[in-house]
Amino acid sequence: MTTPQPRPAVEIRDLHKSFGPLEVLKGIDFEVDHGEVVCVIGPSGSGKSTLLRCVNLLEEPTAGKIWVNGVEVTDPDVEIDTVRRGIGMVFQSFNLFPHLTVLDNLTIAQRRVLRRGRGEAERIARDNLERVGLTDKAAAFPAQLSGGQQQRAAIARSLSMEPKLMLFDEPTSALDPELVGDVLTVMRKLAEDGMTMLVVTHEMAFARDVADRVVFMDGGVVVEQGPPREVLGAPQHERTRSFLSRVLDPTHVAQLGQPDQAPEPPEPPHLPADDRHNL
Ligand SMILES: Nc1ncnc2c1ncn2[C@@H]1O[C@H](COP(=O)(O)OP(=O)(O)OP(=O)(O)O)[C@@H](O)[C@H]1O
Repeated sequence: MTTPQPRPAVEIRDLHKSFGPLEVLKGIDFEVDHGEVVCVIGPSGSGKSTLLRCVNLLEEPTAGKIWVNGVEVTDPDVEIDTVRRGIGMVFQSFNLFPHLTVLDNLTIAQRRVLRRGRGEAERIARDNLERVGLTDKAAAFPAQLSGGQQQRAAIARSLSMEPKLMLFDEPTSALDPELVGDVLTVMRKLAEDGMTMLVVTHEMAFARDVADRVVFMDGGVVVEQGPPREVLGAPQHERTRSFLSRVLDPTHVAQLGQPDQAPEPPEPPHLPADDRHNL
């Protein structure tokens, strides 16, 4: 007898999504395995955010099916709030409560949704603040943090709910360039810790260095997917090549395809280094 294989962390089958007459997703299929990091790249308007938002039903698919950790979230009988508890989502904007301290931002959902006591919620929150390099910011208010620190606090808030899957929707695109590195370093550490991650990003170096698989979307379909070195370094489709030629300089594209000549990733910045951005 064969043991049944565990279902992937995310399975997306023939997913369609329209907004009125606009068909944004035109039949998407792919999976994310447990512990896998999948980066979704593609031109603006190709449907990347809509795809991500369908995974936790922030958008309701028009057709198709999605399973998260074996539960079909598109089944109308499934209690979506229960499924969402296992999914962390980090957006472009941080959405921290401005009137609460960082610590309280991290404990409020734990206490209200997971019914954790204050002591346990604070312990978990402080562990996660340490994980993102913000131990010393527990008592600060969001306005006293840099954008990068606020995004790291938002990641720590998601992690405090102990999700099995993390969704990132362009988490660095609202940040000043000098703050991007620290957020990517936190995400890289999460990946190394084995977190399952589905990441919509324009950060090609992150996709190259951290993703197990890259999914290239254009016009509401998956044009190609595979290991970063294949999709970014030796794309099979003209649409992928055309996109990459617009977002990467030619030297970079050539290097992506040649492991021996691939540039060393930049030294990750030390996490607390952006304290100079404190207001
Ligand atoms: N709630 C909505 N109502 C109507 N149209 C929408 C809605 N959300 C997204 N769209 C449209 O769907 C298309 C895809 O948007 P989406 O945000 O998914 O693209 P994207 O690939 O993430 O783009 P970007 O890289 O610019 O964020 C766009 O034409 C957008 O205007």
